[in-house]
Amino acid sequence: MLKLVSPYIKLYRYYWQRILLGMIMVITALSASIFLLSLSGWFLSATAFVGVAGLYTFNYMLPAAGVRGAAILRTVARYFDRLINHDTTFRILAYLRTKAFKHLLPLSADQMQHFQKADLLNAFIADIDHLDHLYLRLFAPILGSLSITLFIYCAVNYFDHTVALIITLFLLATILTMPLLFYYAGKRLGENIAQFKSQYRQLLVSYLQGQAELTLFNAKQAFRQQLTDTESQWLTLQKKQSNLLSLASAVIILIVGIMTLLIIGLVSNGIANYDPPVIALLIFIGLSSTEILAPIPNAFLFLGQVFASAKRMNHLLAQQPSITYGNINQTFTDDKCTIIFNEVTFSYPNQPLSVFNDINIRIHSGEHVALIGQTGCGKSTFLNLITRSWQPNKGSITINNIDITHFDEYSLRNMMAVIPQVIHIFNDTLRNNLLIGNPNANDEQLIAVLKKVELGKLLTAEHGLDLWIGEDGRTLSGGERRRIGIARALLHESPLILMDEPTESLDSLTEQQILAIIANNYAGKTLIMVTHRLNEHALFDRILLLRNQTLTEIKP
Ligand SMILES: Nc1ncnc2c1ncn2[C@@H]1O[C@H](COP(=O)(O)OP(=O)(O)OP(=O)(O)O)[C@@H](O)[C@H]1O
Repeated sequence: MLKLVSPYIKLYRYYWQRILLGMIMVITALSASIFLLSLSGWFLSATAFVGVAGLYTFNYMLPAAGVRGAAILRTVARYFDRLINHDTTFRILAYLRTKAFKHLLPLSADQMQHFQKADLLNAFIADIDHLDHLYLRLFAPILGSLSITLFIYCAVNYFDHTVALIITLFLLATILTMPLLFYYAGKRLGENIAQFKSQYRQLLVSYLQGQAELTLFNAKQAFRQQLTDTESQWLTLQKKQSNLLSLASAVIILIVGIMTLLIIGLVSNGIANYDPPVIALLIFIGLSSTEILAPIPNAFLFLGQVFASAKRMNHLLAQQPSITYGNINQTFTDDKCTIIFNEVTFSYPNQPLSVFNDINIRIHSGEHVALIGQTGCGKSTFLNLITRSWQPNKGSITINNIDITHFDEYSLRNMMAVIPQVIHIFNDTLRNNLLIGNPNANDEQLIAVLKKVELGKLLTAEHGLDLWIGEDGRTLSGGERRRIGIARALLHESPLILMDEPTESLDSLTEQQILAIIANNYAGKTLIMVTHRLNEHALFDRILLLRNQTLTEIKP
């Protein structure tokens, strides 16, 4: 089990100074608390015993100052304990989130398809959050209570060895046995809660993403019911966990009660001849142990959840990118781009049929090629092999006689502009949506390109390039989205352009306009366009038909 969380524990070494400071604050707050309670007990009984006679002889000032000092120290130490320990946890969580994200980015499409979007959301939010229990709820309270036990032993031993031994034995036995007991009692619950939480998130994401379909098909109610059922099962488990937590607190109070009774029995039956205020002091020290023991069951009850989350995170972090890049850093500025497929065979994992079988094709520099074929024959896959979203099982692909696996990722991305089937519009300004194509483009270039793709009308006097588009801004029509995609590709200024059905589902006028934009702007560049319709034959030098896992050329 420790192996599961050891990668996260190892992270603590980077934050050891903060952790040390946090621990000092935990120990100070606990010590001040115990000192406050026992001194108050002693002070009250001492004043009661001296009575009115002690009005002029008893030193009220010193213990009163001690009580006030301990109260102030406890408040200040608690404040800094929360501040430092939570800050440390947030830093660790931020580090973990960044690490997980960096780990995820280079994974191939093949690897990513094993994770649902909601799974990833879970990993980033819930799983990483659960890991904060490790330090905040486990290590800090346990280390704090062990140190305080030692401190109590030394302090009580000054008055009475037997009482010191009893308190220490009770505390140690509780600190060592209760966690195990409540870990096993809460393990199953914790794992199930983590699972239901994750299931609920997945359902919720699907529900929100599929709102339109669910509404149109009147299926909202049934889906909502699934969500409600999952939620109520999750809440039932949480209720059980709360009950277990209450039981744990009750057991702690019972243990402290028994220990205090034992101390009362011992000190009042005269194991030594103590002043009554000292008796009160020892009893109050016993009572204050509740403060030390209270967080212990809490720590272990949630451990099942922590382990379940650690397991999922470990699985995510164990993924190694299956597609790696070479180190050739080359940008082709002269628009020369010849692509060759050599004996390329490809099939998707776990699929019985291959998509391509020993494909050989040379696409010359500056050629405009249409790629046609029936639905599902592999046209998008052909482009995905060039972008290296997928890797051929056999054979190779070269660009300008260099195997594409030898380019570094920056060069590869730089040499091709891709217009995918679905253009993603970010919830951002028009400017930032265009800058994705070329982050160095200036406003004049952006405006010029917008006019080229006939989106000049978006440039209102009021907002200009700062117009907010996407979910919270001006919504774009299908044709306008495609034009944004083309604008990005134009800004990218690469020698190779890959287009996946750029005119799909557009009316014929818009289609003609978009094809004209492509013809006017991509002369001299290598262009491969996946299409179902061949309305604009003049645009293409060659037409390739993909059928039965092979490519054949047909006359335009
Ligand atoms: N990630 C994947 N895992 C398994 N099979 C896949 C995957 N992606 C696509 N396929 C399958 O591979 C085949 C080729 O898919 P591809 O998307 O390349 O076809 P297409 O010709 O572009 O289709 P369309 O014209 O409908 O866009 C299809 O049978 C598809 O179901």
